[in-house]
Amino acid sequence: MTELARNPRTMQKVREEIRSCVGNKKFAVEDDLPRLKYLKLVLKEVMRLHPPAVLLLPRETVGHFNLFGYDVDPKTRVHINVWAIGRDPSMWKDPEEFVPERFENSPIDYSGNHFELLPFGAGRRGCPGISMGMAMIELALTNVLHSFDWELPQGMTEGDVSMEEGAGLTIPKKVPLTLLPVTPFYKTDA
Ligand code: HEM
Repeated sequence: MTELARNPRTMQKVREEIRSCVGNKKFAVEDDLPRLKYLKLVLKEVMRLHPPAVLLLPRETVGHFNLFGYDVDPKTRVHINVWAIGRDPSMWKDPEEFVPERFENSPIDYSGNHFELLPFGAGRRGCPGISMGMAMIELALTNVLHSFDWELPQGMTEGDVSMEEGAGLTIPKKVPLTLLPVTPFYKTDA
């Protein structure tokens, strides 16, 4: 929601997609999700810039190995900085820009097969809850955007929205997002 509040063009595009797919039903349901293609691009871009677990989970090596010429001893604590990978200019064009369209016609997804985008980790200790986690986020965001238009408080512009992050295993927003819900013009069938 914070990126959408800062990027009204994207907010409008994703809202139009949701409203044309969900129609005049009061709530979106899970069956609506497969048709929301642009929403999925938006969430990939969110996961690239704001992976909830920026260093994944701490892991420990069990044996010695050599990584790009570096010797790594057994019992070494390993952190994978997916926050930095998601903003690496050698992998992403204009990495600091929020551009969901970068994933259009791109094979990159977050299932752990593309090392540029690893919000759920990868391999045998990767997150087993990807499908459930993403379905919950998609459904919640879809309903929030379907039910209301959202406006910044009076006097605030997109540039005033804080992107500051706090610290933790998962990263919270430092400054809570404040938006005003506005009842949309259309009528639902409920
Ligand atoms: C957006 C939501 C979620 C995110 C971003 C997320 C992210 C992650 C990450 C980064 C890891 C560590 C992967 C690694 O070290 O390579 C992980 C592990 C794990 N996640 Fe998730 N997760 C999410 C939702 C869920 C859900 C909904 C469940 C369960 C229903 C779940 C269950 C687990 C479990 C059990 C592990 C440990 C796997 C292991 O160590 O073998 N996660 N998750």
